[in-house]
Amino acid sequence: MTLGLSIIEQLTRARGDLRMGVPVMLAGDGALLVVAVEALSAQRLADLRGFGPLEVALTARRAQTLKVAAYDGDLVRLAVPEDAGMDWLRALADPADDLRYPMKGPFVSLRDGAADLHRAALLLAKSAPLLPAILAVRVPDVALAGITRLSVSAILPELGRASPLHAVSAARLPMAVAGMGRVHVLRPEDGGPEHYAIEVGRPDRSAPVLARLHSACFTGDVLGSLKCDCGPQLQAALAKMGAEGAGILLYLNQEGRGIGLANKMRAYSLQDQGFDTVEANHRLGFEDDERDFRLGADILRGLGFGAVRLLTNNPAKIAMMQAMGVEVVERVPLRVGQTAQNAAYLATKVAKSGHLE
Ligand SMILES: Nc1nc2c(ncn2[C@@H]2O[C@H](COP(=O)(O)OP(=O)(O)OP(=O)(O)O)[C@@H](O)[C@H]2O)c(=O)[nH]1
Ligand SMILES: [Zn+2]
Repeated sequence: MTLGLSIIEQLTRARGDLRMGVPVMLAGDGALLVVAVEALSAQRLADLRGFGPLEVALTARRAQTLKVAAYDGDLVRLAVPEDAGMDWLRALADPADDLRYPMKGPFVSLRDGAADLHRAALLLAKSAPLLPAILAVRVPDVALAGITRLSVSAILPELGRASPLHAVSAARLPMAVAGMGRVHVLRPEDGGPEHYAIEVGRPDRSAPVLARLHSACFTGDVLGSLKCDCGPQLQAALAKMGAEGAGILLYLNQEGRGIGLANKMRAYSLQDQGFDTVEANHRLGFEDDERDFRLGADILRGLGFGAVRLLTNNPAKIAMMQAMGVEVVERVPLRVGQTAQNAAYLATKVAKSGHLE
């Protein structure tokens, strides 16, 4: 009898490995042993040197900041010099000190062969969610004791799709501004964060429902940050649902537009140095927005909602709902919480991210 792991189980384990700094083997055209630079230890770096010449994979976004030509389109592979240590690798991955100690080349970009394994490693790091910077070494495709081995052709489709969600539990909740509601907890199959759906009142499934897709913002929702408008948007959405007597609010755990709180704080630190919200994400190696809004549509349909009046200023959310078969019969603007401290942030979202004023 065997207890083989499914692809999703292997992926979940691999994310945990990456976060711990444990190497993962990616197999396809050959094999790579990969470690997230962010989680690397000096001992592991020394151990990996024993396997052969080391490489680093970065996204083209990060490469642009480092002024390295990206020959593989969306990513770059760099040779790691033999005398390069932890500080060199960390500075490649993390832009915290880019301005104080600009990294100097010459960087040696690698162009031989395909970069599919590196690409998969970067996707995996983003989904972990860790900085997209990977230390890699080519190895023979043979099992290594204790090391998770992933077939890239098997994991790529999984990394590209929203994991199915399952309702775990639900209960009634009286809320200050929304009145009586019902909180549903939804758990993805892939070990990722749970999401929440909050039904306000008793929404009628046969008519368009007032809906809000809210992405988690610890700083705004909990701390009352003045740097963004999330907290006031959350409260205003709940208040409007309360006033109308019905609505559905999805609280999606996609902190920092999908990059996670640790990376969002890295982005805030870059913003303290003068970069705007989009530039900061790019310097870290991320896209402006790493969220997957398919998730929201999946949850709405799962709860029986096929048409919404969507509270948003973000056309990308509307487009994704429509594309995923949830009809948006109306966009309900949500303009609240403007402060002196978030005026530039909101202006950047209008200028660069297509947000409606
Ligand atoms: N990376 C990053 N994320 C941020 C920053 N400021 C806020 N966020 C995150 O952005 C998300 C908030 O976006 P939302 O309010 O859901 O959506 P939106 O795209 O602004 O669209 P609407 O509010 O619906 O108009 C939350 O996940 C916040 O944590 C920032 O400067 N950098
Ligand atoms: Zn916020």
